[in-house]
Amino acid sequence: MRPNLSIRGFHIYKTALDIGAQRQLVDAVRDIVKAAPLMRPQTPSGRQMSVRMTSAGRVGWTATASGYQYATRHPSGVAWPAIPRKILDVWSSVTCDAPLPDSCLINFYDEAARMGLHRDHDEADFQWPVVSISLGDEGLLRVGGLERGGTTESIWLQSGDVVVMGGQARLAYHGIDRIKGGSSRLLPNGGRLNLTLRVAT
Ligand SMILES: O=C(O)CCC(=O)C(=O)O
Ligand SMILES: [Fe+2]
Repeated sequence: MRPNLSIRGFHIYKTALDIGAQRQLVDAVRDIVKAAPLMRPQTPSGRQMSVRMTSAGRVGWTATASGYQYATRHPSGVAWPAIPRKILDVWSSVTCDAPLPDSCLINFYDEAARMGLHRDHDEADFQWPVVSISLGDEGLLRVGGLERGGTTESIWLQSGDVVVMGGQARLAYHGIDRIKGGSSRLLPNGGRLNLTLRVAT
């Protein structure tokens, strides 16, 4: 597969996943969430995130009072479920020579949720990309550069879009400013799911 759009080194595969594939991924996420329920993490500064999260894989990204880290267990004590094959297949379709990811972060945004500008820098080796899959309602992705406070550009991500953040863009600032409620019928109760795959450890 080849990206059909690139902004600032973020390679976007518009509608890489057809509706059937999107539905299969939602089913896979349902199974993960049954075993490892979504939660709203508290940031080290004490604020509650508006995005609800859980993970699959050997390790899952967690935010606690002591900082951000990859942990081998959900806060409930259960191990994270394995990353389903269908999700790994998406990674393989847009990466080459990369090892399989050991972490899949699942973000759920309701209409009011957003994610502030940040860089993904908790992983051990930045040579491997981050691959993001969008499902459900549209989300407005803002991308910047390597420094906080630089100029940014925004693009709406739709259900089935896959974004690869690699190379120069691997450590670039990005965030989700807005969710367009009611823009997709994939999730019966609305909202946006985003899956990010990473080689974390
Ligand atoms: O929801 C998105 O599209 C981006 C998520 C993200 O940046 C992250 O989980 O680090
Ligand atoms: Fe991120």
